[in-house]
Amino acid sequence: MSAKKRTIDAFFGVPKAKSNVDEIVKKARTSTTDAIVGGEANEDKVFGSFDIIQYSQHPNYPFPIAHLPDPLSNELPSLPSSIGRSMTDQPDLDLLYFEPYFPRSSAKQLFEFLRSSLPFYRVEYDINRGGISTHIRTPRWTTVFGLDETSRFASSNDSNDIATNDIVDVKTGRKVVGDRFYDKYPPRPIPQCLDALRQSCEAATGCKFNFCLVNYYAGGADSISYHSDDERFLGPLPAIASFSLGARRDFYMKHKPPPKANQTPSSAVAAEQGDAKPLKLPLGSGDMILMRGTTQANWLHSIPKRSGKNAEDGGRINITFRRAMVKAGTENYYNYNVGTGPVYRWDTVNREMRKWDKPLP
Ligand SMILES: O=C(O)CCC(=O)C(=O)O
Ligand SMILES: [Fe+2]
Repeated sequence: MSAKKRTIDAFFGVPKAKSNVDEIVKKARTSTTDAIVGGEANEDKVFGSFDIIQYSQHPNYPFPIAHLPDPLSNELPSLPSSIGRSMTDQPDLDLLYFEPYFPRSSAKQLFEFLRSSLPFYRVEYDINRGGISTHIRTPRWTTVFGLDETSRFASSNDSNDIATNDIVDVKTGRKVVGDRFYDKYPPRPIPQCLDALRQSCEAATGCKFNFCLVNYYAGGADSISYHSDDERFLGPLPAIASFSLGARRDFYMKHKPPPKANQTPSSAVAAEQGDAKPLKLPLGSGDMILMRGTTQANWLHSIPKRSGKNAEDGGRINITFRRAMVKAGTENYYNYNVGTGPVYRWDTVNREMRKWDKPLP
């Protein structure tokens, strides 16, 4: 096993200690990834030297989340590894396609690292349409981190009456208390491993992001149906950066039925006449697609299910960075991507998501 591989393997676990944010934890270097069972280092397999691993910690995380392994962090300054290709050849479409953003080998490592380091959820909820209630089971694993533009997580620079984990109003600098939008789903800061990627993405696109949504498609049966990310809380003309890691999956896009607000009269006519052709982008590991401008207002996108020989693909992670402008956005994202059900964590031995039971104090 190469030194580089061993360093990444050493991240497949969590520390037993749980206290301050970004606590430095000494973790035994183990001989193989499998030596770490269910997130606990198996200390029987220690053979000597120690890696210093840092973790992002927060009371609203179900467990500490490892920082990005050094070999991946060291690559960030050289990203994106290709120039973004602009795709604006269809009515209302404005895409910037990095093919890839991450070199394929590091994309695979990032996929493995994130799958085993992040908490995931299988969210269920009810929708009510026309008086009929339907129970929805989200057909993929999800998780989310971030806080809308009106607030921020406290820092050590804040005044003494503000605790490290409080949420602070951006305008007044005062602690946000008893806000109905934050009470049901306590927001979580973007952990270092995803925040490093956010920063790279902001530098590459010139956009600002405060939310990170993660989807894990375990196989072909997992999917996302046609939708657009055009919620009002994202403001007009939202930019959404979308990373693909792991298995290749088709990303379908089609123009919304005309006419709609934000369409120019000529583009509405063009769409009606069938000038806007559906797109199929076979997103590969490491690719990033930025959807911006009038795209969300006018186009729908989806990842359809795959069956037959394409169903077992080893899994795919999608990361989107977005910018929510108001508190309602925060509540919406936690409601649909974390919810109130159990938390799951990837089991590196059994190679499946397992319910995560909070260790006893
Ligand atoms: O997995 C993908 O590429 C798309 C995900 C997506 O559209 C979303 O989370 O809104
Ligand atoms: Fe989307």
